[in-house]
Amino acid sequence: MSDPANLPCTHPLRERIAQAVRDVRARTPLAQSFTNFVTINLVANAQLAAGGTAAMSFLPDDVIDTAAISGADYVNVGTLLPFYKDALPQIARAFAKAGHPWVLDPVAAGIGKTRTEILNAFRAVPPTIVRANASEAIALASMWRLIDPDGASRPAGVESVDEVDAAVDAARAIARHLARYAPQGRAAVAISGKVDLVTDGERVFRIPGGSALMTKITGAGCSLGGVVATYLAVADPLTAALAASALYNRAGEAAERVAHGPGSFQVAFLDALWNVTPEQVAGSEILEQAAAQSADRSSGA
Ligand SMILES: Nc1ncnc2c1ncn2[C@@H]1O[C@H](COP(=O)(O)OP(=O)(O)OP(=O)(O)O)[C@@H](O)[C@H]1O
Ligand SMILES: Cc1ncsc1CCO
Ligand SMILES: [Mg+2]
Repeated sequence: MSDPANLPCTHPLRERIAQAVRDVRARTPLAQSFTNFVTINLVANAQLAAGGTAAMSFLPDDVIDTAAISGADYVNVGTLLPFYKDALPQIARAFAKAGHPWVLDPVAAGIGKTRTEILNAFRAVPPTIVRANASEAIALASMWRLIDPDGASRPAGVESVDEVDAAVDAARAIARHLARYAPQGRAAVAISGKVDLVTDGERVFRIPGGSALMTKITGAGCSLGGVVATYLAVADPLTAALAASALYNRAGEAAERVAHGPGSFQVAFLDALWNVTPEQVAGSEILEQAAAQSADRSSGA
């Protein structure tokens, strides 16, 4: 298989990415979150540092009413409470009815009856974007019967045990499923890891970079999901997923240059989300897998 090629510097996708970064900073869009208790503060701070605003809520009527003024929502199933089993499907149904865009982070997909019940309920009222690590994407695609479950790896807790490349078929299958339900037929999946992978179901992009220190703070992935929702408030799903992934990689590198360990890294990372320029984000290495290879890999999915 030939190497994926970097997008030309004048590619229209790069202009859309730069515009999304600028629009968030100019328009400070609200992206509401229903997210876990471990990393909730980092999610809100990352959304603010990227230029958006944050609101966290857990009551269905509050979430659904606030969605009317929120550009996009973020749902993360990391820490569950008993009432979520009814609340989250109710919220997803309301978003579907309103055509409201939202991002799902299926944290620890495949583990626990309650989480599986909730994630299964999302199959018929799915998000616009799934943001996950490789293991979670494989587990979700398998649970939704979009890939052969025999090929799926074991559930992995909140950390990934799979490489991003192992999740290409799962990511494309999920993105195609989401697109079938999306109001404008457009959806995306963003898989994080050493090299990030973003797909709209047809095109597959790899975004290298970032810092290994991102895995030594909790919530780099969760807050990335929140920032994807912030960009989704101003941009189409593919652009939002690419822009957030590229921003995170550039900010991770900038933070690593000044950090002394995980504590100072987190502080420096928030500063970097604020300081990285639209041109730096849009100028990132974005490697596109050739279309024929994409098609080959998807056969049978
Ligand atoms: N080894 C690595 N080198 C560089 N960047 C990385 C590496 N691993 C992850 N990242 C980056 O860290 C961010 C979070 O990705 P990660 O895969 O750790 O999410 P996650 O497992 O869902 O995290 P969490 O659940 O703790 O929030 C992404 O921006 C990703 O690009
Ligand atoms: C550590 C942890 N446990 C539940 S959610 C979460 C944050 C990372 O996903
Ligand atoms: Mg995660």
